Amino acid sequence: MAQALDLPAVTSRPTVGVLALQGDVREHLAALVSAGADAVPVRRPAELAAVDALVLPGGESTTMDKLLRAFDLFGPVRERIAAGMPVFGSCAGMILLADRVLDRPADQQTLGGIDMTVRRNAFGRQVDSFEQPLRAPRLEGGEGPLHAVFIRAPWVEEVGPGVEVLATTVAPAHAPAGPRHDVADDEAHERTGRIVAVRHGRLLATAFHPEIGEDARVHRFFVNMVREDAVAATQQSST
Ligand SMILES: NC(=O)CC[C@H](N)C(=O)O
Repeated sequence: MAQALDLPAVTSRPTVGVLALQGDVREHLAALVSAGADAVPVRRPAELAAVDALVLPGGESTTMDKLLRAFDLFGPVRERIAAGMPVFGSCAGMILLADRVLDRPADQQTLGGIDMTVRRNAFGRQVDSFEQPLRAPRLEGGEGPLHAVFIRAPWVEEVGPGVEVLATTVAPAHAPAGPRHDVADDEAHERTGRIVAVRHGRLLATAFHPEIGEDARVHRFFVNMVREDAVAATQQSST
């Protein structure tokens, strides 16, 4: 009982890094702070070594792959993932965490870690950016539906047995019903029922951008994952 009070500082306020090579770094830092973490940008291996967990923001996964190498971070991030560091990847970050990627240039590599196949730019063929409601009970936390912003986003084509699906897209409430049938209907239909958030162990990935807007629920979910992890580690070392 009293054990809960003895948990190390990291359980209450973990330090979460945001890979700061490209993308919405400031927005992720702000969302992490409002989710109860200390948030720091990460550009160098020494900065990576100092964080409990890492966020990989959106951007361009092929460019991020190259930048990770240019900044000598590709190997170190991969090693931390293998060692169990919690990581949250959004959009291009989701692609970086995927074990398998479709529609990628032949030389694009990923950090990997999540047993899933993602398709790059899957939503982005007709429109670059849109909002879509989700079915995501675990991420919602009983506070109403999440609205997701997608920007040339991937979707998840298939997941392995250890992967938990956390969100799928649903049809917008204003979707036209009835016999009308045109290209827009087909697109809306294509975009519905897609897997857009997953968790595999300590890795979390979303195809959308939860750092846009005021809703920090996805970041809170991630910070809670980091805390759970610290609690588990404490329990292990004390037994
Ligand atoms: N907003 C995003 O992160 C877009 C991802 C981008 N289409 C890619 O393939 O990397």
